[in-house]
Amino acid sequence: MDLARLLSMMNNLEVDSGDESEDMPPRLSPDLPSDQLRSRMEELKKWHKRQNDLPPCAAPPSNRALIQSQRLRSRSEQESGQIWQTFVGSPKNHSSKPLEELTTVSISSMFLHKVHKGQYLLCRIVAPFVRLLASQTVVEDPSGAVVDLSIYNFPATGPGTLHKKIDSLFPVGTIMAIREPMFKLGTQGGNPFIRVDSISDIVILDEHDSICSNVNWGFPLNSPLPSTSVDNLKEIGNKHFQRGDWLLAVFAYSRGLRLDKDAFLLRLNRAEAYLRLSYYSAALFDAETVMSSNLIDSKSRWKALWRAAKALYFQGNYSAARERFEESRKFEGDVDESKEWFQRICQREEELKHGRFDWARIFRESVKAPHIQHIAEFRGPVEVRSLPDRGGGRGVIATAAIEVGQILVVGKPFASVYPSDLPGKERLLSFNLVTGTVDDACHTVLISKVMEQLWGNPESHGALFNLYAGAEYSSPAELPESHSFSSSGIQFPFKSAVDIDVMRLEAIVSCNAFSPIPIEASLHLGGAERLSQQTETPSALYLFASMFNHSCLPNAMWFCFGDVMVISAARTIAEGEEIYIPYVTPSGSFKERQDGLRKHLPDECRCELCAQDRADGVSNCQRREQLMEKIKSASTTQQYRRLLTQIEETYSSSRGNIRPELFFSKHGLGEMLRSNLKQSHAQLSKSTFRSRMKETIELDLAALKNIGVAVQDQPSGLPISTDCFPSFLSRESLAAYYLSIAVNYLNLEDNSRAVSWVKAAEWVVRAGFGGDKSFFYLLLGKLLDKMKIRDFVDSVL
Ligand SMILES: C[S@@+](CC[C@H](N)C(=O)[O-])C[C@H]1O[C@@H](n2cnc3c(N)ncnc32)[C@H](O)[C@@H]1O
Repeated sequence: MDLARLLSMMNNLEVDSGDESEDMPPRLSPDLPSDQLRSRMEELKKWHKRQNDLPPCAAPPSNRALIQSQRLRSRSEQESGQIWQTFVGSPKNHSSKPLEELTTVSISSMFLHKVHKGQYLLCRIVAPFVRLLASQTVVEDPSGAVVDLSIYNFPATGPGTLHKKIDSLFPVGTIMAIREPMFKLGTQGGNPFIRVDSISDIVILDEHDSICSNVNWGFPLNSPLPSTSVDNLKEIGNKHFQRGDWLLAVFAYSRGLRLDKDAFLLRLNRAEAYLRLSYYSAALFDAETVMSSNLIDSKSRWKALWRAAKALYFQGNYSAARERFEESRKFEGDVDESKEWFQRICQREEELKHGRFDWARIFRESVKAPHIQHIAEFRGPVEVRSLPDRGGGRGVIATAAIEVGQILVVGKPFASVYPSDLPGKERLLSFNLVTGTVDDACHTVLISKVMEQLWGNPESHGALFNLYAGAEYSSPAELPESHSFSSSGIQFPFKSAVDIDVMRLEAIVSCNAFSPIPIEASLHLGGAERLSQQTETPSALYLFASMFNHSCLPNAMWFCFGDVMVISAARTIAEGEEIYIPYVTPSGSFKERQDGLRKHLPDECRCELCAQDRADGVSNCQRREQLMEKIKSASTTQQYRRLLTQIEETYSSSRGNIRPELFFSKHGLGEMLRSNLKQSHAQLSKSTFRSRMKETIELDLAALKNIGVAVQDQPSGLPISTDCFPSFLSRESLAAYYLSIAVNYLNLEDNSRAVSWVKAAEWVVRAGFGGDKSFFYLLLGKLLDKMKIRDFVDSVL
């Protein structure tokens, strides 16, 4: 189901803020016109402020039997295929005080509308979980008072998770401390509830923890935690592992390690489960702890070395990874597999040092699955500098002269979510109060994913929280500060090593997320714009790429192989020049670009293209947009030509060559003429056919000028200027455009010109992607077959 249909299904759904009071929150509906939606969101923010100012008040006590049975009932009644909607940027709490500095609070002394600063709630789970938008359960405090608990964002509990999996993470009887809990009134049967948004606020304990030592639980548990052994927990962990439930496995091994911290087999297994979760620092900690033991056999030492090596490899520390693999040779192991890893390390070092990538391999991998594992991050001659007039105060500058097509950045995402990662049946969207937009499921899930990656890789806190979080937050430092976090390898995953400020994290994701549509998808579906209208779009957060500022006429462009982002120069860039990338599709109309940029830029865009459009005048821009709409439905060439002339007239005569709408409409006319020509081919004389075909080619060549490509139509050599890549077309679409010109020359039996346009396409792939011949065929092979020119291209390249 696409977003548009989902929105229409939700047309009449009322969004409830989750609070019950006389002062009702404004209603939001995802298909409200964007201006109205934005103003309702502003009203909602004010409503939240008023709620925040409400005086704390006591809540009636919850009835134990009643709320336990409510949970059980909603668990059994839950339907599949639910539509969930949530809010990004609404007030959320997180604690940054260590548990040891907090004092305990009981449920009966908690107040509604209040964050219990300086306090923690010691509680025990007394009902199985129900997965609604949050994971919901019932907890009791030592006195036996009970309350509903809603946990948002906890890893492995997202949309589509089976109840029994959440039960394995948090079985009935689990003891936890909730740091600085927020107590609210809810709509679900009016029960007051504790809401946890930041996963670092939860500390999972057991009865041996000092905090629990003098605690007497007032009520016996109906189903107490099964008393179990280290071996038993290893078995349970292994079963979860075999099913691919990595976090469940981690929890089981961790429960075993609580019983015996020296149970190194559990720690070894946990290291592997952490690797699968991409929690590399946790994996490294476990593997190195095992390696430091004198009590392990050589097979286990070998395994520990391998797991440490892999964690280091995925962290990008290739030399340390090599050392560990080399050390492992002293023990046992599969020689072929180790050869493969040494080879990978060499490839990564080559990528890292020289920016040389085997794009054909990476492309092949990305077609199979979007999350690319084996690639190094690369940074060319660029650095972050302070630029005070930019939001966030920074930008990226060239530290040397840069050539057209030169790769500037290759970056893996901090986290990425693709439609294929989403559960099939449940639907999710969010009202984003930071950007004033409705976010689709991938973007919504990305926030939890980023939180999870931070939780599992706490050393990344400094870099992540140094990203721009919008004007409401203090400007980040020019360079990330190194953040200290407690190295609590033993306590993790039951206690987070860093405090996670969920509101700031939501703002960071909202201000910096990209939609990494892979290049092959954009080529075969006819452009990123079309793809985004049709389906859920992927969403990802990149750390370094988030430092680039925007221009609609940028000097660099970005594209993606799976979730790997490549930023490369669109023209030559001088040393010291700022490097820009586009945040919106540059081929959009002036209005579309301004609308798209509203969520990114505080003021209007001041790039060269917007300045030129503004100089043409608002009414001309509006008219141009209307004419572009009209031209799509022109049914005769006369009509098309008339509209084309009118579009031309919307540009002021003093404007330069860059007139993107003319590119698209001239090419459109060429296509229409060719289609007519195809139908009437048999009735035309050869010379009429030739002159009409020539006309269509001339239109295509003239169109190129309007996106900044100078044509040197000559029988030999490259027919195009190679000083820039136009930002109005993706590179693969540009190569496809050149190939279509080659086809038209073949129709004229002008082989030499056809050869030069094939070479132009080959130049685009070589200079634009750093791709070789095999990459050319991978990227464009299907198109060559469709155009029936594979043999011809073979003879040229
Ligand atoms: C992804 S961040 C870019 C890096 C940011 N400048 C920083 O210091 O972290 C996006 C934010 O940068 C600012 N920005 C981007 N392009 C800009 C431009 N052309 N002019 C002014 N500010 C810009 C906006 O505030 C935008 O929300």
